[in-house]
Amino acid sequence: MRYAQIVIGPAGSGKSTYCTEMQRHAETSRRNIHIVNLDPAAESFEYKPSIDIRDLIHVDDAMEDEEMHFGPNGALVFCMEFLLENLPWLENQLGEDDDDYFIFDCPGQIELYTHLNVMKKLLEALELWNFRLCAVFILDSHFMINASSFISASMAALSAMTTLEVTFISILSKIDLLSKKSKKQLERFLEPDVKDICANDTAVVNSKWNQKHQMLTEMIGRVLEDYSLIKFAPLNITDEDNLANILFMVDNCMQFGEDRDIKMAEFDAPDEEDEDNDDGYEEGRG
Ligand SMILES: Nc1nc2c(ncn2[C@@H]2O[C@H](COP(=O)(O)OP(=O)(O)OP(=O)(O)O)[C@@H](O)[C@H]2O)c(=O)[nH]1
Ligand SMILES: [Mg+2]
Repeated sequence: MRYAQIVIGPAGSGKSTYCTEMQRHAETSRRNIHIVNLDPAAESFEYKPSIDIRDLIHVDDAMEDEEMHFGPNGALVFCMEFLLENLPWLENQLGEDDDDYFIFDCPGQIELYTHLNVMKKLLEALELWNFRLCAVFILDSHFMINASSFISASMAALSAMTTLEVTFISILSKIDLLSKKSKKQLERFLEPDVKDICANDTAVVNSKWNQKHQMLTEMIGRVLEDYSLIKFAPLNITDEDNLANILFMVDNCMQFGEDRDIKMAEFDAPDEEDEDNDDGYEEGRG
């Protein structure tokens, strides 16, 4: 079995930073996490990827093609489809070592996760190659400023969750950048009570459109709430305990380490009592 976090979310939400910090944090407990850069348009990031889609195709290759004339977004989708057509390349790059742990740093084009099927197909391939997966949806915590943007961001997360059909964790990033006041407000969004959020929404008070549609925002919010679909975990990259908690949560979702415990249990020397009575039952049973 192998393990992979699939880090997705809107542009600039902090995906690559999450990957860098997770890898660094894991190293402090001597855990080796490989990062795969899946963004063909990436210009720079702080980690050193073990695998880089840009070795296969770069977004400029697609944009500069004289026949295709792609703009940046079309070119990016083209690159992801090109990757799908060249899955043996990725399979080969990933090797086949048991217990390997990867983090995939994905592009920020939200349509890849909400309605196109490119990512879904990629995840299916990974599952076929014996990967256990957890999608990590990163959302900038500055979305918390008002109810309507929080709810539309939650809808995007929900859409990705239903499209990708793998275990899913949503994270609010850049907590270290929030003011004291915003940090206080954060709690409202971690265990959201939609009615309360909407009632205190300054954007609703200030905009005619929002006043008119407040009821709709509230109803959509209530659906999300009723089905416990909006649960976000806060991420503060300056807090090692926080990083440890998030890694623990994601590991749990993938049952990382559980198989290893089973393997170790198999190698435990049997008790003497058990040797005498090796039918697997305690005395007096059966
Ligand atoms: N202080 C702080 N800055 C952050 C954090 N996460 C991201 N940033 C900054 O936000 C900007 C965007 O972060 P990235 O990690 O590149 O975001 P991304 O989601 O990978 O962006 P794309 O790949 O372009 O979609 C960078 O300038 C980061 O340094 C965070 O948790 N704290
Ligand atoms: Mg990035």
